[in-house]
Parts: sequence; C-alpha cells; structure tokens
Amino acid sequence: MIRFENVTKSFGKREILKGVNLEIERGKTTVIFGVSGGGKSTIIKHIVGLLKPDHGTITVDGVRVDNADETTLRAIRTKVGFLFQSGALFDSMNISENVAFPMREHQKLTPKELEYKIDEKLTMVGLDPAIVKSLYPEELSGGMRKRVGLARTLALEPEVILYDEPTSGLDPVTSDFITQMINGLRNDIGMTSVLISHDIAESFKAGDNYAMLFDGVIVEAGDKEAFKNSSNAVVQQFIHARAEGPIAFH
Ligand SMILES: Nc1ncnc2c1ncn2[C@@H]1O[C@H](COP(=O)(O)OP(=O)(O)OP(=O)(O)O)[C@@H](O)[C@H]1O
Repeated sequence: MIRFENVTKSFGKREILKGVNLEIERGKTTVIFGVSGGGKSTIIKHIVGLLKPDHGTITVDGVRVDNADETTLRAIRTKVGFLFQSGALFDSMNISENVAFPMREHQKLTPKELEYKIDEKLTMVGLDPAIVKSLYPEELSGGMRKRVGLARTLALEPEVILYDEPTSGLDPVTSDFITQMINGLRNDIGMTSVLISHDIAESFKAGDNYAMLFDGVIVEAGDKEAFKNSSNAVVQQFIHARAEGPIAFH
C-alpha cells in the first residue's frame, strides 16, 4: 500500500538515500533496520510528506505523496499516523488535551464524543483515563508518555502507523507492552505498521516483513524467514551484531 521507487534524498552534499525501493504491505508490520544515522527516519518522514525526495516517487494507496498539495497531504496524514521517537507530546497541555489535539484539528466532534474517544484511546494503550487525563507530560514516566503518544496517534483511527524507535529507552516490560500493542492492532483491526528499530530482539517479535537499509539503499527485503536466512552479509552482520561485537559498517 506504500511504495518507494528510486527515492533519493540529500542533505547538503550528503546523499542519505541513494535510490530506495521499498514496498509496504497492507495489514502487515514492516520493520526497517539500519545503522544509526543511516536514513531510516528520513525514509518514514517521506511517507507523510514531512520531507520531499530529490528524485523518485512515493505513493500511499496509489496516491503520490512526493508532489502532493496541502489538501492531499492532510488526507494522507489522517490515514497515516506517526509516532515520533520522543512521543512529541505538548508539555503545556494535559494528557486529555494532548490526545484530543488531532481530533480537534481534523474532526468535528461534540464535547461528549470527544471525551468518549479520549477515554477509549487511553484505555486502548493500557492507561486509566481517570488517573492520567488531568496530568501533564512531565508528571509521567517515559513509558507512559510513549503510551499517551500512541493514544494520540490512534485518535484519528489511522490505517497505518509509523513508529520511530517505539521501544528505545523503555524498560523491558513497557517495550513488550508496545510490541504487543503493535501485534494486537494488526491482528484485531488489520493495522499496517512501519517500524524503525535498533532493538533486534523486540523487532523480531513484532514484524512480518523486514527491510535492511544500508549505504542509502534497501539491500534486502522479505518476510521474517527469508530475511533471517538472507545470504546478504550486511543483514547477517546486523542480526548477529549483538552477539558478535561491533559492526564493521562505515
Ligand atoms: N533535516 C535534516 N537536515 C540535515 N541533515 C539531516 C536532516 N535530517 C536528517 N539528517 C541527517 O541525515 C542522516 C540520516 O538521519 P536519520 O535520522 O534519517 O537516520 P536514522 O537512520 O533514522 O538514525 P537514528 O537511528 O540514529 O535515528 C543523519 O546524518 C542526519 O544527521
């Protein structure tokens, strides 16, 4: 449902994406692996038009994103939710207002409907609305903030969620909870997820399909079994890096 064709992107003189080809399947979780600074976030930012490619095309359900106007982008951003690495909550708003924010921007709901949806989304991510709604982000742990970020991403009932390092910096219990949420959303409502992660063990619990970004291109992509058994040295080195020491990437 999302397709990258020959996408290139430079920042100044540095070419980060050198011709990315990638297919994201509907109803599946796709994990994008790659070294730090390799351009994984750059890839997913293109899906919602936060970045424009220098060359190549990106489509969501056949609709071009790379040259979309504001109206089209607005529609795509309703369909595709983005969970930023930091959670990106608004510090000046309480939790209730944070979750309500995208609904106020994009939907016309009565106060009662809005309240119902805020409670529903917070409950979905395992938080008790009665306890957290009036709190401010700084009063929550990192794991709880991540959950609120996910509740806010779920608010517009997207068809796709892009997760930038969803488990980084989280304790193992919260990491596992987030992984289970990703799997639950796929199993229960057919959510399409795209996941960027350094957490190899956690990612193998969540993904259906995998892609390896290396030196600006996708060097391998496939389902879990095919990816794990890939003969590509970069893939094997990445998967086994933890056990075998530092990776000799440049
Ligand atoms: N808006 C920008 N302007 C200039 N350089 C940028 C911009 N966005 C990203 N970069 C650079 O592009 C490179 C790729 O960044 P990106 O965040 O996509 O990598 P990443 O693979 O997601 O890394 P990480 O895993 O560390 O988040 C980095 O060197 C980064 O500094």
